[in-house]
Amino acid sequence: MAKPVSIEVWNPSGKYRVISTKAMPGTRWIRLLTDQDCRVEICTSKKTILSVEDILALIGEKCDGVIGQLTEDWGEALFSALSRAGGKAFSNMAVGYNNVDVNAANKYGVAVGNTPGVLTETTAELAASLSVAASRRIVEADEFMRAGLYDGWLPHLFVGNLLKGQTVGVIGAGRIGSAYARMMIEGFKMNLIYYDLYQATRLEKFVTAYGEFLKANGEQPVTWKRAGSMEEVLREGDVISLHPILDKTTYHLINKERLSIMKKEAILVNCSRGPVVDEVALVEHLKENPMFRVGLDVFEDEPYMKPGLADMKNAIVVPHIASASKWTREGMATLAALNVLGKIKGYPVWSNPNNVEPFLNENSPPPAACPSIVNAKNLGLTASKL
Ligand SMILES: NC(=O)c1ccc[n+]([C@@H]2O[C@H](COP(=O)([O-])OP(=O)(O)OC[C@H]3O[C@@H](n4cnc5c(N)ncnc54)[C@H](O)[C@@H]3O)[C@@H](O)[C@H]2O)c1
Ligand SMILES: O=C(O)[C@H](O)CO
Repeated sequence: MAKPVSIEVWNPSGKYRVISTKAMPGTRWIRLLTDQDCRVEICTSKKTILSVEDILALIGEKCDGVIGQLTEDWGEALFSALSRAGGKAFSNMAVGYNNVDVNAANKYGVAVGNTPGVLTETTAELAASLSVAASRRIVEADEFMRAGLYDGWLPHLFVGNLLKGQTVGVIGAGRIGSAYARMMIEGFKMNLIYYDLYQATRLEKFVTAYGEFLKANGEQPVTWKRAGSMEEVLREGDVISLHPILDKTTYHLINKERLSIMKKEAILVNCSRGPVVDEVALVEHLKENPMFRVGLDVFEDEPYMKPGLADMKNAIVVPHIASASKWTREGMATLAALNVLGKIKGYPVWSNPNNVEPFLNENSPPPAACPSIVNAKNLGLTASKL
């Protein structure tokens, strides 16, 4: 029997019992629930990652919905328990939901929410930050200064790569991949090559228009190319950023063989999911290619890094902070809460997960809809006409 987990309670007499496995930024998400007669229980355990047993203890005998985290194992055990407790609403506080067994949720009729759109620019900005930091060796130079090693300007000191006119590669040109591509193209006048299962028509049109603007102003136009294979991106890219979902087709997408065809001085950035990269192979590649650099926000065995990675000077590593801007994290909490609330209230599902702005405007009530339910079709949920 799992020992009880500490909680903070809002609106104790609320009709519906909603659990959040973590405290989340802002208070709007709480108010949106309590205003709709929900009792909100926020887990205050100091454990960073809750176990299935911890969450089972939180769910208890009666629970109408849960807001969970990408670090939690949402499968048969938790969805069956939630269903037994009368609950049919779950949301990840994340756009990625590879930690969720959606088939298990379908089996118990539980809606699975996620939080797309609100983190697109924030995540893309961190990928761009890692790209620049790696290309100009900013972290190494910072450590050099703090170590008191600087004794004057030198022609070769921390020489890095110019981005202008170089090729930025994107694997996974969805919301975040396209936003990142635009930042690198419009910000640094890079040329794009991308690989995705689908054509990124809107991105192509933006790059074409920007190229025409530059040409009309006497500058070298930027270009785009849709690669016929991932290998084409890896061969041609100077800076390559990974933005696919994590599923069985993208597990170890970047492996020893694919690393070997990349330019020796290329930069690889990963702000998608750690297992998209074979991290053991990456460490070996970094050891054998000191001019190859990486910027990593996610890791194969989070929260741990594979042996040797922490020692690599040609690696920049940060702890899964790509969506960590105040506006974005508060917005993710709001969307996750509204997914759960919407399912509890029987609201329809918003028709455009790429435009969640109406749910984020603090000056007006959110639409009576669930922002994003990934298994809406499986559950036969109604689509909103708003
Ligand atoms: N590090 C972070 O904090 C952070 C923040 C946000 C999102 N993410 C991750 O980024 C992912 C993408 O988010 P998004 O909002 O851009 O999602 P999205 O669905 O808009 O884009 C994902 C893209 O990946 C493409 N794709 C899928 N399988 C592919 C394959 N085998 N090869 C090439 N492309 C493939 C899809 O076609 C789609 O265009 C999320 O699923 C999540 O795992 C991480
Ligand atoms: O999938 C996501 O949303 C990120 O990994 C967390 O912000």
